[in-house]
Amino acid sequence: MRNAHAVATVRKAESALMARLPEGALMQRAAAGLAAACSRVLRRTYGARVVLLVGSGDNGGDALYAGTLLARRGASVRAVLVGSRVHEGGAAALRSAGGRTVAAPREAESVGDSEAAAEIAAADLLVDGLVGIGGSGGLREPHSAVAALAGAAEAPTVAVDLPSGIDADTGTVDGPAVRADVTVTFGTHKPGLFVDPGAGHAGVVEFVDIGLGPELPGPSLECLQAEDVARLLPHPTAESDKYRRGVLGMAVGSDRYRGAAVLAVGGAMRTGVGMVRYAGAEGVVTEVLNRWPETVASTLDPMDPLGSLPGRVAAWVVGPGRGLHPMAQAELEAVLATPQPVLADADAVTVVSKKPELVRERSAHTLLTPHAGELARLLPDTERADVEGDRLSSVARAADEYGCTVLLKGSTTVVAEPGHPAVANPTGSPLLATAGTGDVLAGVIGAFLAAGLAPREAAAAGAYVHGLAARIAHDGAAISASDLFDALPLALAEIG
Ligand SMILES: NC(=O)C1=CN([C@@H]2O[C@H](COP(=O)(O)OP(=O)(O)OC[C@H]3O[C@@H](n4cnc5c(N)ncnc54)[C@H](OP(=O)(O)O)[C@@H]3O)[C@@H](O)[C@H]2O)[C@@H](O)CC1
Ligand SMILES: Nc1ncnc2c1ncn2[C@@H]1O[C@H](COP(=O)(O)OP(=O)(O)O)[C@@H](O)[C@H]1O
Ligand SMILES: [K+]
Repeated sequence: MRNAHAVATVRKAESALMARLPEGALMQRAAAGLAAACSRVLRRTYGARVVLLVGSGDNGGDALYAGTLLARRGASVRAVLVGSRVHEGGAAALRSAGGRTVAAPREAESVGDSEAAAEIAAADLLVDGLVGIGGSGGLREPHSAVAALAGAAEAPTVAVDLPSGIDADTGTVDGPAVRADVTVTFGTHKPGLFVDPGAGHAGVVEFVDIGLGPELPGPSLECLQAEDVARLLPHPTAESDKYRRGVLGMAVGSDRYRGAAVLAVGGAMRTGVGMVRYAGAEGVVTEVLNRWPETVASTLDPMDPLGSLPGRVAAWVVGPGRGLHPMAQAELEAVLATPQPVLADADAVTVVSKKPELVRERSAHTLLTPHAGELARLLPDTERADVEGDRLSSVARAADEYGCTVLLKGSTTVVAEPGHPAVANPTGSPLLATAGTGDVLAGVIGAFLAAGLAPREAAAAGAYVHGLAARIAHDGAAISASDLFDALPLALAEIG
């Protein structure tokens, strides 16, 4: 598990720890870890040209002390001073180790022709110490111009604590920001390193332990790793039978959207569900049985559709491709009136946004799985762009307002549940941005719910497996939702 804490929490823990340590000790620990990571990226430190991008604060200080260590190992180190001030101790240490400092011009227009620009272009390694957790808002000038030069340079970039220009708490990026190949983060991960667009700027995230752990409370965000998901995955045993493995009720697809039913049922089947009890219109039942003959399918009686919904299920998936007509709404209400966990996706999310009490007043577990547009509908005065701009706060707000688990799909899938840390999925891939993959995801998570996983764990594990399956299915060309069927068992096997 990788844990992340908000900046305010980090600051508190930092001051508690600092009070017990000699001055500067934390920065020396951070700089040692940073220098080691830089050496790994360089492979050969001796003779390498290392350029430090140094802002006013301690983030720049970390870069300067790490540069000092690299200079002592024979690197040629230049520090481009970008801030209104510089960490004096760090700058003096670098100079005494043979490094040089170069001031960046204050005016953005002059940055491109400056000595600093020439150093950046000629570097073998760039170290981004412009701003860390003390940054606020988008990068100002001349930081922004320097970040753009770093982006255009050929050298790899190692970011100090977090890439400058990303918001540490949310991962939002307002204007230009550094794109790092490696981010070396100290004490704990920062939430913005796990959530796009910030996560997409961070590259490989390396953690340096500076002893903050005992001072830190529980995380605000978790990022599951393969071993965490392996612990959650249900495995059949000698005592298993189809009922114990989990029976999933599925009210998905319609005459108009038959594929949604085939995809969602397939997602559950290939995740190892014990049994799917499917209910739908006659034409959809035929399609589902053609593709997945192992489905226990029943045709809804047009005279009594609610009465013909299957009973004896451990969990429900409802909504994908089901439509918004009054009967679909009545069906959703009937499913939500059962005591079983319910995953409500797609059209069902839209119905819930019009009738929030359906979920708010429910005591059994509910998991909503909106994409950004659907989540915007769930929240008052919220547009899709607001959700995309701050995915973490948006999904947490929806979980609080509806009193249930919410999985926000899209670039970085995030799961929120009241009273628990949010979970960010690390395996997501833009390969999944194609019609029908969300239907498959509903089936995958439904299989985990039916097997008895709690909604937060089922959602997080489902997103992990689904993202990994997309990566496995991808052999260089585009993938479509059906490609996930064969990749899901491979993803499950890879996780173990
Ligand atoms: N926590 C820990 O345990 C440890 C933390 N450590 C390290 O300390 C770092 C935090 O250091 P910090 O507090 O000095 O802030 P930091 O990120 O360097 O930036 C502050 C300065 O940046 C500027 N600035 C702000 N916004 C800006 C913008 N949008 N655009 C441009 N400039 C902007 C502003 O400067 P000004 O405008 O005043 O010139 C402000 O004063 C942390 O990330 C980690 O690396 C480690 O050493 C060891 C243990
Ligand atoms: N840019 C992206 N990066 C990563 N995953 C994405 C991206 N765009 C979409 N996805 C994933 O693709 C799936 C799309 O689901 P959804 O929006 O419900 O589509 P559909 O209804 O067509 O199945 C989700 O799992 C979502 O997380
Ligand atoms: K930085």
